[in-house]
Amino acid sequence: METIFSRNKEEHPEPIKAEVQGQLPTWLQGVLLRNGPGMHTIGDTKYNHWFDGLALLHSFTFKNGEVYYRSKYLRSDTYNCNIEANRIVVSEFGTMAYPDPCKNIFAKAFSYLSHTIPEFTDNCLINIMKTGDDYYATSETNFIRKIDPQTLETLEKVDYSKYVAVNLATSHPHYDSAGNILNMGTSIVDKGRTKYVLFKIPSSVPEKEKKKSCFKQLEVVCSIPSRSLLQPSYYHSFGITENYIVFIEQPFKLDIVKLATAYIRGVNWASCLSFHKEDKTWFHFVDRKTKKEVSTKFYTDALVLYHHINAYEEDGHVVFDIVAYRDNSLYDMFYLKKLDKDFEENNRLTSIPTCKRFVVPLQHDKDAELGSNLVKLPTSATAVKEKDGSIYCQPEILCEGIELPRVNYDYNGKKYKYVYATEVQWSPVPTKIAKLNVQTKEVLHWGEEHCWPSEPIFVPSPDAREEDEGVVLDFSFLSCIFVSCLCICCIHICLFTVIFDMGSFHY
Ligand SMILES: CC1=C(/C=C/C(C)=C/C=C/C(C)=C/C=O)C(C)(C)CCC1
Ligand SMILES: [Fe+2]
Repeated sequence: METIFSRNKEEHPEPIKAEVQGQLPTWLQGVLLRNGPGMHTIGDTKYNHWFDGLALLHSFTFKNGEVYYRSKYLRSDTYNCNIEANRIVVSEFGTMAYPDPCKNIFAKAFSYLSHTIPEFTDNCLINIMKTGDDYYATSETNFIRKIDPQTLETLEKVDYSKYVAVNLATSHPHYDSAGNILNMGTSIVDKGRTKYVLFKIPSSVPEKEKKKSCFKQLEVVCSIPSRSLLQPSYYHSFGITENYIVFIEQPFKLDIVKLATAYIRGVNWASCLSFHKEDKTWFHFVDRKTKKEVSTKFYTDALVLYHHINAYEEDGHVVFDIVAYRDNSLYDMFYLKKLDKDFEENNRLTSIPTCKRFVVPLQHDKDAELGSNLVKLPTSATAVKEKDGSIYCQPEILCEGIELPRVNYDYNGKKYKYVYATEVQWSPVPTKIAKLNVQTKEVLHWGEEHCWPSEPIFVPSPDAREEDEGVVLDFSFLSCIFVSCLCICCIHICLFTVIFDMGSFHY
């Protein structure tokens, strides 16, 4: 296994023609961009965690039934500093590094004692975001990096904090029907307050302002105060419906005092995250039109989540589906020491990812009896009114053992049927792709021996009438690599193999 996870991946900046087995739909034209860690060893130094690896960008160009692959390392400041010093000089999620004293690109890191929030990495390895015609590699810090989607070259660095007071931002933004981005970030101890900020980046700038970047037009939609000044919740994604933003304030928290003293204590950022199992999980709903938060307090028991699947409104309720855990063991699983061992035998999650549906009665009868279930939809999810006016929600379980969920994005925020995800069961490494029908709970699987799929991407066919008319694209591990193209309904499966080295991830 060592070879798959921690081996440095070679980049292939020139297009390589893939060998296609079977036939691709003729309408499938365009570029699939993927991001993920590709290099974990620099000189004699090695990152500790899979999420630390230097970002390797991948693209698959689909054209007239042919596929061309290329990959290129993101030339972030982090990449350049590390390569020049021939050692890891910038700290990542699971690795605390000490900067090269001759360089001042990450100047703040030297003066950590005078700053509460250290300067973070611009190794944007998690996802790709589209603003208008521009593409950015993203992570969860305040930095994103523009890239050229054709050549995969690295362009300018954007610091979110110059446009909006956030220190962190998610790598799972949402897009509205006009292509505007909605994202959330955390503003840490800014003017004595810690809050979660929802912001909008327009997809285009007005003609007379064409020279300006769309970030100059960034708008704060609203902010939600954190329940705790020094321990805001960590979150990896959020949900959206036609009229609401769904934000879950989970008791998996980032300790700011620990973060500010991490350098002195010689510990990594990951150790500043902790799960408070005695706390509650609070649900927040922001009205997208009035920009106001719904005042009723809705909560559930302590849980940890990374991925929202989808959310929608039905008869005065907000229904939202998430992949939840009972503890925070997932991120711990990705320490390379654990992955390099026989991961399937020794690396089992202590809590299985569970697909949970919460049904929240936003418009409920204010005179309803205490203890009564306010959910009026046919579901086993409940929402019970308590003495202090808060509402305690319990979910319906949709399925277990899936992660990296995706939906047909045309159905994002709307009542929907299908989730495409990887099947992980008790191991953090996926072995199959699943298609879950959230209405019937039926699951279809696709898998091959020695093949570890990544996040499946659903591409609807241009004239689709049904939600699942289209193909699923997946970038998977095999002894060599392949991209699998799984026709929905499993009528036929076509696979095509590209024979070179890879570094995959999700997102
Ligand atoms: C660098 C850094 C962070 C990085 C987090 C990362 C890199 C998370 C990756 C998450 C993934 C890949 C999740 C998949 O489900 C924090 C903790 C936000 C804050 C401190 C600085
Ligand atoms: Fe993710």
